[in-house]
Amino acid sequence: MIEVNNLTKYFGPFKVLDDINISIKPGSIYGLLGPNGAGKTTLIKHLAGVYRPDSGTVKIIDEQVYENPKVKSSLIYIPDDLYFFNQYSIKEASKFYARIYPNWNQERFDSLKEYFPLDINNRISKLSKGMQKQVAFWLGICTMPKVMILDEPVDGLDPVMRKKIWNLMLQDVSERKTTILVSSHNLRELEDVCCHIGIIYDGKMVVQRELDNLKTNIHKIQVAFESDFNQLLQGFEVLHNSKNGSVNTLVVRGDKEELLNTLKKANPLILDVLSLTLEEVFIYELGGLGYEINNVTI
Ligand SMILES: Nc1ncnc2c1ncn2[C@@H]1O[C@H](COP(=O)(O)OP(=O)(O)OP(=O)(O)O)[C@@H](O)[C@H]1O
Repeated sequence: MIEVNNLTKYFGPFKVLDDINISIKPGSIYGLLGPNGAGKTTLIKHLAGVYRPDSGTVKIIDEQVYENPKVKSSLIYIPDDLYFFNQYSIKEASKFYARIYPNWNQERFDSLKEYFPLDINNRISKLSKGMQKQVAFWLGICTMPKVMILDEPVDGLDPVMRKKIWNLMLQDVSERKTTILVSSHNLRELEDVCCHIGIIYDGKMVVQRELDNLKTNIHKIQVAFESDFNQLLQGFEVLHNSKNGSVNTLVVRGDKEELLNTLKKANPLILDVLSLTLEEVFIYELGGLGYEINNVTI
């Protein structure tokens, strides 16, 4: 459904995207992560057809996106910085969308009036940032998109509205096989909804895996030994090792069984495997690439 092959982009002499490859199947949600300035928005703007690739291809439903109105009519792009025609009310904007998008669903728009606590006669420019985001989703979802490209989608929404909007999108993913690519710094939220995760760093795609697999190579373990045990960890890539009283918290990359067997041989007083959050995986994957994580504690 979404295919990016060898995408490279320069801004002047600066290579902002470097040989990016992504493949996303219909009916899945792909989470795009990365530190500030990594290139997420630039990548997203290629997917939305805003930027032309310098080299490589960006295809949605087997067609190049750039300058392709047919593809653009089946996708919705909700950027971080929303833009609406200033004078439009919600009702006028819905009429505009109905003219532009061939699959506009008026019935859905009308039924969602109950869902969004907004007066459709209000001018969009007079609404708060969070209310404008609600309008963007309301209108967007009524175009019955095959693909949704979302840049920090729920930023500025209150927790109840965030949940409501995710519910709407998840319903479309399961019932209509809508494909979603979402970029967010809210890893807790992405963890609940994404099946695939890509981490972009310095313009390069450095990690790209199923969410479950992402966690299988890094392990968080609490251990306590009577004597020093650090020599046991030789041969393992220790990403973090902190001590609180007699208990050490380790984050180690490598084979889980091999690591546990090695530690067990030295008769630990405590040996617990803790589950890692997506946030921790993100921090330690990037730490391995030289991103400054020294001040981050777990
Ligand atoms: N129009 C532009 N002209 C020149 N440089 C740009 C332009 N847009 C972005 N950049 C640069 O490209 C790099 C990537 O920016 P981008 O906005 O894609 O990052 P991001 O991952 O979305 O960051 P954030 O998480 O902070 O939103 C940054 O170094 C940025 O300064």
